Amino acid sequence: MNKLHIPPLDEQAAKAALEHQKILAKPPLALGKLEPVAIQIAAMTGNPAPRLKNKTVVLFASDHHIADHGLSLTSTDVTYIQTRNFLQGGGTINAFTRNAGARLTVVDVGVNYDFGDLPGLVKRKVMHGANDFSKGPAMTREQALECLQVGIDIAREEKARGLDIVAAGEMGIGNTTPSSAIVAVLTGTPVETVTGRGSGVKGEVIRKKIELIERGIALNKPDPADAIDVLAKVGGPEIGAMAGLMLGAASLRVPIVIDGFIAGAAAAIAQGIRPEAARYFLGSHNSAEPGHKLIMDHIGVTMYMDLGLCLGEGTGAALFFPVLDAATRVLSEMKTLPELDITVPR
Ligand SMILES: Cc1cc2ncn([C@H]3O[C@H](COP(=O)(O)O)[C@@H](O)[C@H]3O)c2cc1C
Ligand SMILES: O=C(O)c1cccnc1
Repeated sequence: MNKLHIPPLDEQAAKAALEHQKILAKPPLALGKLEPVAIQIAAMTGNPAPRLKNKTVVLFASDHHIADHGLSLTSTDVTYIQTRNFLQGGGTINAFTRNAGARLTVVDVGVNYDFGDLPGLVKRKVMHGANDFSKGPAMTREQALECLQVGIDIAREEKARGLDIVAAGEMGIGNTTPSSAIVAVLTGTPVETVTGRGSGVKGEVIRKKIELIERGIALNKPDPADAIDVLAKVGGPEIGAMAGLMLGAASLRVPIVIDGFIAGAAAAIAQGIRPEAARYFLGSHNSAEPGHKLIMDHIGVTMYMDLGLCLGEGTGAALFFPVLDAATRVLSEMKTLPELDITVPR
């Protein structure tokens, strides 16, 4: 990971894209926010007329033993039930990736269940669920590094299959708890400000969630200046693999769409490890989780859609793929004002 080179943005490609965008057959700036985002993608990819043909969501699944305290809407076996469901095409992320014409890759990085020989599942299990971080570290530093490496490896494998844009998704009952811990530590914000309903818990359960996170932070003392330490002590396997995927994709000049709250926490870990990686991040949507805007502001990433989503799995990112597809398509598919002999006053 130390050797990972994250290239600078290509300002030449951005400039060429902008000059061309200015003369497309439409009123200037009529595509609103789609215009600057298309230029950003030109800068990331180094292509003044980028096309996002190969779109992929990589979904990392893992368990969290802190959820054994009953911090989620459901029991923890839903992690493996849903993981199997995704391989059969029956999850929200399956519907949304089909809608986007995107591929879905499902990776077991820490599910507390032995899947046996399950066709389609990428098997990269590092542990059977993160340890309960209210009692000690969630992972060792070695395990955290292993999870990051899983994500980096998968970014390279996906790139070899053809990859123009990518998002990290997740399934992990209880994973808004480590995500809230990461956001509280990295932004220096009180735990109660960043902790929300997750899959839909309320009242007493939210209070228990806050208390366990506070206890875990006090006990493990994660160092906010060392993102790998934060990931290991109060994070989890899928969050590490998501951060690794983001780092790997950035090193390959592949734009990365950041999904909701858990992806935001993973993106902040990736940025803490390699600040330059954030050049390649695009935010899809505002999550209903209270800490989401805080962490996206911390990373410096803009979110584009506001649909009240609070699901994860990579669903917001998959919804945003076709928007980005459209934003970039115009750069290579439209006629220009001079070609049509249209004069627009400037
Ligand atoms: C059936 C079901 C499907 C899901 N798909 C994503 N999540 C989302 O909810 C979980 C995080 O919320 P918490 O921390 O409250 O457990 C993650 O698995 C996330 O992907 C789901 C949750 C459930 C119950
Ligand atoms: O925004 C998210 O990613 C999210 C929010 C609630 C539950 N699961 C995921």
